Amino acid sequence: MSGPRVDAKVVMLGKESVGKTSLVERYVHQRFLVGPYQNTIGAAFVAKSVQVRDKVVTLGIWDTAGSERYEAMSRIYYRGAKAAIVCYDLTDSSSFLRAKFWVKELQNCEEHCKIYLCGTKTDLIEADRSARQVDYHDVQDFADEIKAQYFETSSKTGRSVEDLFRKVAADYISTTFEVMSEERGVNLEQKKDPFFYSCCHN
Ligand SMILES: Nc1nc2c(ncn2[C@@H]2O[C@H](COP(=O)(O)OP(=O)(O)OP(=O)(O)O)[C@@H](O)[C@H]2O)c(=O)[nH]1
Repeated sequence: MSGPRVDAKVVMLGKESVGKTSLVERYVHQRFLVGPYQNTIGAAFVAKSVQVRDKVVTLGIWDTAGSERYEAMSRIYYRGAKAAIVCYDLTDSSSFLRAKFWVKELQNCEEHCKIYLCGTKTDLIEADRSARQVDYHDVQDFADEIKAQYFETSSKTGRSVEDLFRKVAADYISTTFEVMSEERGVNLEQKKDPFFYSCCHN
């Protein structure tokens, strides 16, 4: 991979057992671990570089523990994050309420963090439609309200996992370079402004 390198902190948030770790495992290692569920303690970190057009972005992903016991700790991990992937399990309506809690928290405390809603375990719904507990249109309305992107993924089959992280990387790159060019624009304008010069020389 070649091109300018940028880095973005990404945080995974959501109720315990919604599948945050599995999502990261699928994205970073292209695998789905079967066996007894092991809850995350504190948080885990992993980095992955992605090429988006001529640029490379390294996503530093913090996978937080979903257990409410670790809630205070999760707050440490979203500080300074450029993106938050707020997960809920499509087969568990209570996990969507918990996702809304995290969204409110981010809106209040981390206003520059872009939010991505992620409904997990679509394979379970594909196997049995009646398993769905979170209505697609409810999420759509909520996503519109908070101006967030939303995805429905399966770490088991891999569905939409790559799309989700690719979107995070692409948005980060476009926002970062937009800001940089805006800043450059401001500097040029300032130099052309005679008032600016007289101010500085007095
Ligand atoms: N069928 C199916 N099961 C999944 C999927 N993603 C996760 N799981 C299962 O859900 C359980 C919890 O997954 P984790 O990835 O550990 O969940 P987590 O959100 O990281 O949990 P905490 O660490 O407690 O916050 C495990 O048994 C996973 O195998 C999925 O896409 N499909």
